[in-house]
Amino acid sequence: MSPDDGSASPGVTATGSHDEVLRTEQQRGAEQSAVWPSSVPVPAPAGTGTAPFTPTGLVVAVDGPGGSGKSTVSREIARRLGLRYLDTGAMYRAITQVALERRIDIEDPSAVAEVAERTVLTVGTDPDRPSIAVDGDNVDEQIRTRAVTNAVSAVAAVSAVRSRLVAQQREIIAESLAAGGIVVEGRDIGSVVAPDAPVKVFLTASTEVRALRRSRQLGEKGVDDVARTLAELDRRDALDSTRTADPLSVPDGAIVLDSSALSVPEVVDEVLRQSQHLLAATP
Ligand SMILES: Nc1ncnc2c1ncn2[C@@H]1O[C@H](COP(=O)(O)OP(=O)(O)O)[C@@H](O)[C@H]1O
Ligand SMILES: Nc1ccn([C@@H]2O[C@H](COP(=O)(O)OP(=O)(O)O)[C@@H](O)[C@H]2O)c(=O)n1
Repeated sequence: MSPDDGSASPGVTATGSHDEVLRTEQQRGAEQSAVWPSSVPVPAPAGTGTAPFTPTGLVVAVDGPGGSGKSTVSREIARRLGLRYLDTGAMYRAITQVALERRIDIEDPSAVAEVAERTVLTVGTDPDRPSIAVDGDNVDEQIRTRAVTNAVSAVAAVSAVRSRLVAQQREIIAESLAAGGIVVEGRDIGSVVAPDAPVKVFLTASTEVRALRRSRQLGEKGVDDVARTLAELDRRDALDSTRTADPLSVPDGAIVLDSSALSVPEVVDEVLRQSQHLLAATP
């Protein structure tokens, strides 16, 4: 099933839209007890007896450092399995972009936390057209600038920002289960956001390969550009792996895959091969 085709699996309801409006504080507070984790039983639908009904749906958690191929591989897995796709890095980038635009000191945790608190993110979870908007304005391009990339780790280290975004990510995941499930990528998905995900993947690749990929992606050509990109990637890896709040780590039970010498289809095939038994066991 395509995540966008409006059809529904038997016994579940399609939501019709991939846009998940991340709600105001009041609304979120009222929804903290939403269906999460996915194994929480909810009442049986009328006419089906008294047995508790457990919502079906698959969550695939993909973590790894920059340039390891998370986005590319996650989107392809989502397409192949008919799931939605959530880029959690885009959410941290969007908060960073707002902070930079408002000239907030990104080394001031309470100022950064306030930005996250006042910003409404709208996230599109179609793997063919992922998108993100800030207070209604699309920022897909603005969040990919070098300035945002180099500032995002400081913003993502603020625990108030993380708890806010993690809560929003869990809402999106919970809502996606009714439409079959979701592939979620980031740094703390298998360890913090969705530790009960049936399938967890940790993608990696050598720093050199990741820098080359990122450089090529940015359209850079010179040796100096690659060296600069490598240094920036190294710095971000170090910040993301050593911060106190939810650092990048290999989650328990993850399939660990080094993609340095593998093509994208090879990585996707290998992930699906190694998770076949887990996928088969998921309702
Ligand atoms: N296995 C691979 N082989 C070659 N290029 C890849 C591979 N995986 C990803 N890429 C390319 O590397 C770049 C970075 O990949 P991306 O999926 O954005 O990584 P991440 O989300 O982990 O930062 C993209 O241009 C992508 O097409
Ligand atoms: N779940 C996540 C996702 C991203 N992040 C932060 O957001 C930054 C950008 O994430 P990203 O996935 O867009 O980065 P790339 O690996 O694509 O360059 C990371 O460097 C982390 O600092 C995080 O802390 N937790």
